[in-house]
Amino acid sequence: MSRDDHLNWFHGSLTRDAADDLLKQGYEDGTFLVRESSTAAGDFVLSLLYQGEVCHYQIRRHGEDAFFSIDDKVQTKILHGLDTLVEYYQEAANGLVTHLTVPLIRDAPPHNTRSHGVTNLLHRATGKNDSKVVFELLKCGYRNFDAKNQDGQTALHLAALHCDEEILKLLLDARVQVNSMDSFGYQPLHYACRHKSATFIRTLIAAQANVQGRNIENGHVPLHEAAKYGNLEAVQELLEAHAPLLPRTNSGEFPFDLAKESGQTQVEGFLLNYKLPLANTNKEQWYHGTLTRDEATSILKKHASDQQASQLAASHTSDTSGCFLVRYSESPAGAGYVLTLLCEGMTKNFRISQAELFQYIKARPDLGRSSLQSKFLYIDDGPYWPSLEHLVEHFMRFSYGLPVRLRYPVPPQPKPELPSFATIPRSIPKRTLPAAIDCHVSTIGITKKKESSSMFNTLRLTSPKKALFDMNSLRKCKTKPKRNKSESEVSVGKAHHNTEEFHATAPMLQNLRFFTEFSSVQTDSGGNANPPLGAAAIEFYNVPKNNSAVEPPLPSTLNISTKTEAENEYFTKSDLLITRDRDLNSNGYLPTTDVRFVVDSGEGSQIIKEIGYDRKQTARLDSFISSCSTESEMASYLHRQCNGSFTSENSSTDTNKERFFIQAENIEREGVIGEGEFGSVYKGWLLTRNSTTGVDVRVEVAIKTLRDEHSNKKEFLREASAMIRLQHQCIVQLIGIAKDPENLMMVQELASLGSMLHFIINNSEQIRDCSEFKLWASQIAEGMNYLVSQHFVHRDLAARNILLASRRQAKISDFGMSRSLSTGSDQYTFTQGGKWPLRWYAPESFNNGIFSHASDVWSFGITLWEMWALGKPPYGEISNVDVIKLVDSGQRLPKPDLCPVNIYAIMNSCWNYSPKNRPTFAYLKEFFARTLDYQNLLEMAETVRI
Ligand SMILES: Nc1ncnc2c1ncn2[C@@H]1O[C@H](COP(=O)(O)OP(=O)(O)OP(=O)(O)O)[C@@H](O)[C@H]1O
Repeated sequence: MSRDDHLNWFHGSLTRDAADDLLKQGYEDGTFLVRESSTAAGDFVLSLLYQGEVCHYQIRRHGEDAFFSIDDKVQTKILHGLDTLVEYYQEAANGLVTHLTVPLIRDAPPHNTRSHGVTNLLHRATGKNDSKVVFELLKCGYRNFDAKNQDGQTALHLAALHCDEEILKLLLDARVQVNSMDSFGYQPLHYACRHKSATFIRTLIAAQANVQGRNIENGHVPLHEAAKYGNLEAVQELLEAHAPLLPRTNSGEFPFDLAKESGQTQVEGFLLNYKLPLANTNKEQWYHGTLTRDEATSILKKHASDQQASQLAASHTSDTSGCFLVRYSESPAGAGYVLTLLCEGMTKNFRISQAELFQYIKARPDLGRSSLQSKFLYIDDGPYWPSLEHLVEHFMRFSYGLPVRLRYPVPPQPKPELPSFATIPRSIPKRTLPAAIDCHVSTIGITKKKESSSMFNTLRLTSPKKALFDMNSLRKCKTKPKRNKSESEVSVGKAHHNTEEFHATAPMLQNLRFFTEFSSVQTDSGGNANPPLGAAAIEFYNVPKNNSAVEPPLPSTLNISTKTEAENEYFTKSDLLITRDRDLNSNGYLPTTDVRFVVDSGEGSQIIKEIGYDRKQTARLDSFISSCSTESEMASYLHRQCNGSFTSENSSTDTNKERFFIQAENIEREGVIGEGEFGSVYKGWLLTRNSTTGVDVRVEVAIKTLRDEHSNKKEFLREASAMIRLQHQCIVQLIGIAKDPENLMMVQELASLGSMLHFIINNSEQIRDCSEFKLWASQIAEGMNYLVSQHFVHRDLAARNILLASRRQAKISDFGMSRSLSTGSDQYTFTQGGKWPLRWYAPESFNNGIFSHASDVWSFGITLWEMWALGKPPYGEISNVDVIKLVDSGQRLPKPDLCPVNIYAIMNSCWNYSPKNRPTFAYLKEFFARTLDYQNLLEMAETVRI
């Protein structure tokens, strides 16, 4: 029996009818074969017998390597190798009509379609750099030269690691596959760049080796390898072959970062001082200034049809794929450059993002210690470029990252001179803008807080680590009562009076409020924080005059200088590490920022808001977090308070905590607005004094009461102590705890529209276009990302636990099951039982009691599903046990009818069985924050995440 016998299900170019005839000869259900697709070259077809019928599934190939997926519209799992794909569907149906059982025996699939194989003669000979044997093998017609060994490596991988040029040339002459990827994600050029000479590299590149082949695991391209291993010759050869100078790994590292990390100072210096040649394209050829998507589409389509007509007239085959232009978009979801291109008759839009590199040029003392800011441009996870021209030139050379190479630039029509007022923003009267606005060019995702490196980490995966934790009994998940619609509608207007007014004058800013959270708070000369809307206004001013780009300032030279230690940290490490390294104090929590009550100056209306507002209007409640070392310390303090055992001898830190204990007489309850697990939730008022003005004010609040103090007090206080630590726009703010003779109470910020789940259910007719869903999703991801930074796992993320402060502001609530992670831990293991919301749980949670940020990401995916399924319960009527079986067998919730394909792809990536392969909240935040009409992120999610 041959080694490959278990793979003998490959039937070459068998036709569909012949496959039908073969399989219908009375075999058992699940009998199968794989054949070549007759309609799409490079694809295959899985033909499968089920209940007397033959089902045919297209197996789609992704890219040039052996990555495949079944194109079943419901589930798209990309697998490396046809062999792995068959194994995957042998283990479970995973969306097919049934799982694969018996193969109809014929041949093994071609080597270049497999993930790995066994070491053969050619592997051995190349591994030993034995040119004689290689020569003899190739001469005698040895056919398996693309076969893979256990590590998925071909002879060419091994040659790139171990051989000299002679063997390389022999293999290339035999036309081996040049860009296949091994099990570690590397292509032969990656390996060659580690230690091989310039001529070796040149030979490989001349044979079409991909100079920017990206390792699917870590995002390394050959230049990263060359830099890391200090191979200057390889670096020079790659740059000569137009490899980008500033590609990024999945964790945002540039080649010079890797050179620095591995002590390769010569290469580091070379890369930092390298001068990029000027681009040989210019924007007159393709830059159109401000254009809408529709305008761009019609310009491209018109150009394509003219081109088609002239190609046909000249009897050339007409192909207009690759017609492109660059425009400036004023989209409310974020202004900026957009590349619009035609691909197979469809227009596709790619946002061109900007990022800053803070340059500190040590070698130039004339600059002192000041840092120079330079903006760079990039598309998705692609390399940075110092100008639009460089970026366009790059994509005119390589298609990688786009569906097609840029081939035909479409120039703008000459436009009449514009009057100077054309630069004034259209719909926002100047007087409505906050006073102190810094009008420098700024785009979403760029002016982020320095602590976050997520913009460089869009593909970075978090890896769960160990956890330490105390246990508490768990709470049940249950449904909530429906809210009264009119009640909801009335209060939203009141509570957000000022914001609404601003939005009314600047309608296109309405969606932007959330994004301002990404930006650092701008301060005026007096040190006062500007309102968050300031950042939105900055966006608004970033509108160029037609046909003149807002050019990011070019670096004075094209050199990329060294960065300070802090900047290196910013650009090269994951946000998690940065937060830990930089911000954690000894007790493992972040140092405090003040919790403030902000009292609106408008008569009668009081709004609680968080940091970022004018200090003059803030009545500071307390600086709390730094004074409380642990959650349990806070819980114990609250416990003492509630038991009346608080005395003046209590520790000094208690005085700080004391301020969170609200006197019951300062609370007025009104009607019930919900039923929680512990008791009823009321709408009510908090009477408090504005410490600045000394004026008494009434603040509208939600009051959660504890019904049975005897049995639930500990959990109730635990939830409060968890919530007190958290202060974020996308998280429901706990104001304090109060106790009257009947009840213990949690006083919270009021979210006027109640639970998102019930809002969706009650308003499903009005929100069928789902326009709010993306905004809410981005806010939930933003809030969850904040929890990540605070080392909290929520453990009960679900639509029922999202509250709506308005139709434009979702907030995460219900921290009863949340746990904070101790320093150095990324996950938490639960050993106690209890009632768990299993349908929202990841497999490692329901199987092993492991909770991490990645398991919260799974629940986020289910929450998304609930939204687009308009509040349907996940998995419908199926029992919990069956849900577990179903999830464990690889099946997932189907796409809700209203859900766009790209969002369903994101859901599926959240439901990756392996926690480390799920996206981070940083990624999800960015995904939903940008307009989803752009292609980039979908591409990324499909090709990298899944
Ligand atoms: N801050 C708030 N603002 C407005 N409504 C609220 C607020 N907190 C709770 N509610 C309302 O009360 C309901 C129940 O509250 P909550 O979810 O906090 O209870 P719970 O005990 O945590 O329930 P469960 O554990 O089942 O999720 C919510 O669905 C919502 O309608």
